[in-house]
Amino acid sequence: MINVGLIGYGTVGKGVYERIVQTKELEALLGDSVVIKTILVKDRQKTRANHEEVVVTTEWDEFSQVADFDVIFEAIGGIEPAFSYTSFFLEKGIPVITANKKLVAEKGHVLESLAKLNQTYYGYEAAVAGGIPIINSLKGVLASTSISRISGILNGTTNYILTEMIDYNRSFADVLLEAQQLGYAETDPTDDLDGYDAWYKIRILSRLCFGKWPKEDDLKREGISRVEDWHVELGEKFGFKLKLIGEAWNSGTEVIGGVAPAFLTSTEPLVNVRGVTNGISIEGAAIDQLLFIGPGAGKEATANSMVEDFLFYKRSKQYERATVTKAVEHNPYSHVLVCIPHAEREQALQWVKKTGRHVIDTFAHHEGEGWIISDDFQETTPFIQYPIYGDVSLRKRAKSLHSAQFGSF
Ligand SMILES: NC(=O)C1=CN([C@@H]2O[C@H](COP(=O)(O)OP(=O)(O)OC[C@H]3O[C@@H](n4cnc5c(N)ncnc54)[C@H](OP(=O)(O)O)[C@@H]3O)[C@@H](O)[C@H]2O)C=CC1
Ligand SMILES: N[C@@H](CC=O)C(=O)O
Repeated sequence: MINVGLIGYGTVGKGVYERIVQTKELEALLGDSVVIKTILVKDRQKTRANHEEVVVTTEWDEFSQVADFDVIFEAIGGIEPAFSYTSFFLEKGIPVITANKKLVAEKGHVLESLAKLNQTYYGYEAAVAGGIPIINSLKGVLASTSISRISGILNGTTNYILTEMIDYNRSFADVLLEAQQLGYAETDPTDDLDGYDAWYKIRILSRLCFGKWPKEDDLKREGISRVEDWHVELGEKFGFKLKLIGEAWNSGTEVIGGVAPAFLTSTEPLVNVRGVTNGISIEGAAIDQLLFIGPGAGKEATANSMVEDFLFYKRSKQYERATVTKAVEHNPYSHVLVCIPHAEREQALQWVKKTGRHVIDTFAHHEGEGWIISDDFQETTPFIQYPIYGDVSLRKRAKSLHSAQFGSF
């Protein structure tokens, strides 16, 4: 019998419980019965469904004294007490499977070492992109494949919000509430909105692709809070879609990247990744580009990843990736869309002249102007700017108001 300990019984924890109880194929594949006997939660006052034969406790001492756990599924979130609980079991040589991307990004280097030292497993497939099996693809079937860049839409909540607001004209507050009710958002949704969630995920992916845990400052972070409706509308005029993009690449000397809102042109494969769906692209000399698209959050998808992660551990003899990476050959984007409020237009014109930037197209909105600028310098502008990924020459042609000032487009 495989004795499972479950820490957390919210959206993901319940999903893991149901997935294990309902999937008889799991037992067939493992050749053993799988039983959840003990669940650790926090709130004594919460009314919970009563499952026969399962002890639900709020007491760590009671939970941790169960001597014969074969695996722990951790789905509580945050650093503490999750870090202490995880360390406790790894030190005993008991594998821990987690969905907690914050803990993995911040303490993964310690916990992975602890797992190795105690000849056990710290599995975090579910911590990145919910239901997409990206982690164990990188560790398993792509373990020796050189990767130069990884990028994608890594947060289901913000992608859901952007899709519903832009495509269905719904209000931000309404859609956020719905994302919370559907179990997509973090306990504190500013983790999603300010880009922390996607930032934890790109840090984890970067570690796998490029061989070492990035330091906090290595990858930048920006969420969707400075995005204004008119920025999105300007992008749409050119046929671009706004997405929160996480990316990391090997520049030859270092790993750089981060999380920021960006526009995708119609030629970008992830442009139609909508709603809670996530999309990940990995690039490398041998694979050119591989795409992974699937549910980025939610009970069933995330629980499925956690259970498959346990199976991956049980069935794999080797679950480490080789450090194989080559530098990217060119910058991932060559143009930015700069959004200039009317009051800053003169200043923007001076800046373009002074820096010799090439404005290739413009569009006017009643709140300001959008200028597509070639970005050979890869430096930030003094104005709000969004990278544009994809082939800008295939943009929708906006009727320029300023060709006399910038030359013909
Ligand atoms: N929701 C999603 O779609 C996804 C979530 N994740 C990650 O999974 C983790 C869990 O998320 P989710 O299920 O949505 O969160 P929920 O808020 O729905 O559930 C959290 C659960 O953890 C329990 N808990 C919280 N603190 C403690 C503690 N100190 N001791 C014991 N139990 C505790 C809560 O107990 P109680 O019931 O008593 O309140 C609750 O059962 C997070 O790390 C999240 O980032 C990852 C991928 C997708
Ligand atoms: N809050 C996260 C949940 C999954 O990781 C998201 O919205 O992607």
